[in-house]
Amino acid sequence: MKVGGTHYRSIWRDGDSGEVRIIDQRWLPHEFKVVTLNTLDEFAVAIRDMWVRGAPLIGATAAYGVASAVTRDPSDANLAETCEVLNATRPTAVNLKWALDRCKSALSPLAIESRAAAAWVLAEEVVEEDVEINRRIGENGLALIREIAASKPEGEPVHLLTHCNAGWLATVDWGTATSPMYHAQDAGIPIHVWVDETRPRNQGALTAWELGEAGISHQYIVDNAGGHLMQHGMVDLVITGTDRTTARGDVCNKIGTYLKALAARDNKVPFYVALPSPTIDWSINDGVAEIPIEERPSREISHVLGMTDAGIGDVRVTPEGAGTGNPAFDVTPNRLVTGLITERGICEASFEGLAALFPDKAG
Ligand SMILES: CSC[C@@H](O)[C@@H](O)C(=O)COP(=O)(O)O
Repeated sequence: MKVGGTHYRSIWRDGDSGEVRIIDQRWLPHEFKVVTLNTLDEFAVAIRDMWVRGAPLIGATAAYGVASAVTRDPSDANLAETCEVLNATRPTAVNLKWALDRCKSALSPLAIESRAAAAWVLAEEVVEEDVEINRRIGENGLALIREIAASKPEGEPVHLLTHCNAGWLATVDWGTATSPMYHAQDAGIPIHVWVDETRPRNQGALTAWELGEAGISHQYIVDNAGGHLMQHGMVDLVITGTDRTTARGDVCNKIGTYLKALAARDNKVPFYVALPSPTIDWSINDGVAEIPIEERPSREISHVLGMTDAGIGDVRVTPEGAGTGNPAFDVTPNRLVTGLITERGICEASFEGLAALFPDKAG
């Protein structure tokens, strides 16, 4: 998508140097910085410390990380170690394991000398597939927005609410939850987006920055505002992303998503989840019992990063030494999800719904 009128992806391989570049998301929306990842340690730190984040982008970064590592050393031992190190960076988004398993099973049978070239081809495949998946999610989700727009007086915007950043910064391009919004804008359908702040990492600021760059009407709200807005008829549709979706359609996403789904159910607001198929974990059913929830550092809770008079910096908001808890994700059970927007169409959040769209993967 566009930054200051120039098209960017969140990650790419530089055509001249062959190096992998990312937008370092730690500094957004205050500063736009592009950095290069070279060593395995740099790839691992970038994922763990959230220079890159969002389930699909984590997967794409891992695929590039493997390509970069096997270029230096294509041995079995290095391939195994690279996958192990990268897989340990973040536990919840299944796209990471999905990308690493794909790399391992494609590269392991190859002769050592052909692994590097094959790994770069594979990484580009993961990246291009992600862009196409998200574009299609946008086309499919557009139908929902179009239907709501048709029920409103001419020119009245469709009000959407989204949580976290499931935008193009969380994927390679388009985003998942935001792709239908960009498609609505392209189709000339007026929309307005309520953007949840999403404490503690404030991914809502990334979403607001993205939407601002695209000229989409939006307002940044605190996480606790959503229920109130829904009670007052100010939200027509909720669309969030997901980091892992179980075979029966339970959805694990950024902490606070579950509360939005509860409020949506109580207020009869449709609650949809935009779902690229690599985010489906077909091996599990019960998301609450089976998905590992990442616990992140205490400092993310005790301190808030922002623009100060002296530049970007953080300030402590808790009493010194206060105990904190920082579960980064929660699970929304399938019964609270109106539907899943996938690259193959929209389905009910159930095994039957997902299996009907993905009979080749449901097993
Ligand atoms: C298309 S991204 C879907 C999810 O990955 C997104 O909603 C999310 O929860 C991201 O969490 P993050 O901790 O920022 O990586």
